[in-house]
Amino acid sequence: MSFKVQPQAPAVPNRCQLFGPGSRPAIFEKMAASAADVINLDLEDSVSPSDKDNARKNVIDAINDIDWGTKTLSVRINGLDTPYWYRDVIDVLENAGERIDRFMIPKVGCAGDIYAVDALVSAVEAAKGRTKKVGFEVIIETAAGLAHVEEIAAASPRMQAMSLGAADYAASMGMQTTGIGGTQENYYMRTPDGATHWSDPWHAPTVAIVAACRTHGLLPVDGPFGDFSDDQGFTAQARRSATLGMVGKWAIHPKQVALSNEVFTPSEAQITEAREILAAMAEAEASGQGAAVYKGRLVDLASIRQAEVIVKQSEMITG
Ligand SMILES: C[C@@H](C(=O)SCCNC(=O)CCNC(=O)[C@H](O)C(C)(C)COP(=O)(O)OP(=O)(O)OC[C@H]1O[C@@H](n2cnc3c(N)ncnc32)[C@H](O)[C@@H]1OP(=O)(O)O)[C@H](O)C(=O)O
Ligand SMILES: [Mg+2]
Repeated sequence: MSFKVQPQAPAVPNRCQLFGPGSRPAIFEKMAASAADVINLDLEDSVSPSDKDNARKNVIDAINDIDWGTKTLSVRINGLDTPYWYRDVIDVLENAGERIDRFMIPKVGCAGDIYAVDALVSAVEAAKGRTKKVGFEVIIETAAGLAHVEEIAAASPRMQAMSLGAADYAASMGMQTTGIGGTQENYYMRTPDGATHWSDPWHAPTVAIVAACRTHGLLPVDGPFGDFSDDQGFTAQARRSATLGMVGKWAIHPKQVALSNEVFTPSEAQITEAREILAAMAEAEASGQGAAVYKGRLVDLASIRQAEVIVKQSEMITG
């Protein structure tokens, strides 16, 4: 470990973030009743330009009137390259109560983007005497966002989470696909014997996001999987993300919530194995050993830290 100790990410469940357009208030109560840990009320790309004002009003009413229980409540504002974002921030903070937890900032390209939103949010909070500071989550979904991912993660104490936005990321990178996440049929390896297998085109940004988040104490989150009729594809993508260190995934349809919660909740078998490793290492340490054998494989002090990740995840979810 470096002399600089790795900070902990916020200890809040974040296994699934359920999205809904701000222009569709009929589904807000259904979102509140869902099993998602985080709700994202969207003012950005699921809302047409002619509906932006109405959507903002709907979202403010929803923050004030709906019982969101213990969920994290987030509003996705419009991008800083649009004429809408400042009004999103000002109207929400001037008119919605303290129930809002986060703003989600899309298409961030550099730390200066976060600075700009922070300055505006801080001014409105001070002017209105708001006592709860709104947190930030961002979407890495452009080439610039990926290139500057670490400075973005470090940009403000308000930063809590970072997601990969596969659709805009693909567009910004000039990727030859219209798919939103998942397997891409032209991204394959061919083995010498002529077999093909698919690689993961989202691997590189996923790892970059996880590294930036873990360095700066944020929650790394996998973004949307567009084909909501493909449960197995969603689960495979979510499992890859969980294996690489992400803590959750977006749901763009309610049927994806249970799939995401299942993947990002450690299973009984994983928890049992983690506890057994901790017990084996406690026994080894008591006899002066730093390494031991567990089920025929090496476990050592690093295994304690690996096992603790799983135990802490499960304890946070069960409370
Ligand atoms: C890709 C980039 C993004 O921006 S992703 C995030 C933005 N997108 C969204 O927010 C879209 C969210 N989803 C929806 O709007 C809808 O789910 C839908 C349009 C995809 C499908 O809606 P539809 O009503 O046709 O679906 P049904 O199967 O009929 O619904 C069944 C049932 O569920 C209710 N419902 C629908 N959606 C939701 C929801 N989001 N939350 C809760 N409940 C929902 C619906 O009303 C039906 O209810 P019932 O009638 O059974 O009572 C990204 O940035 C990038 O770049 O990658
Ligand atoms: Mg996007």
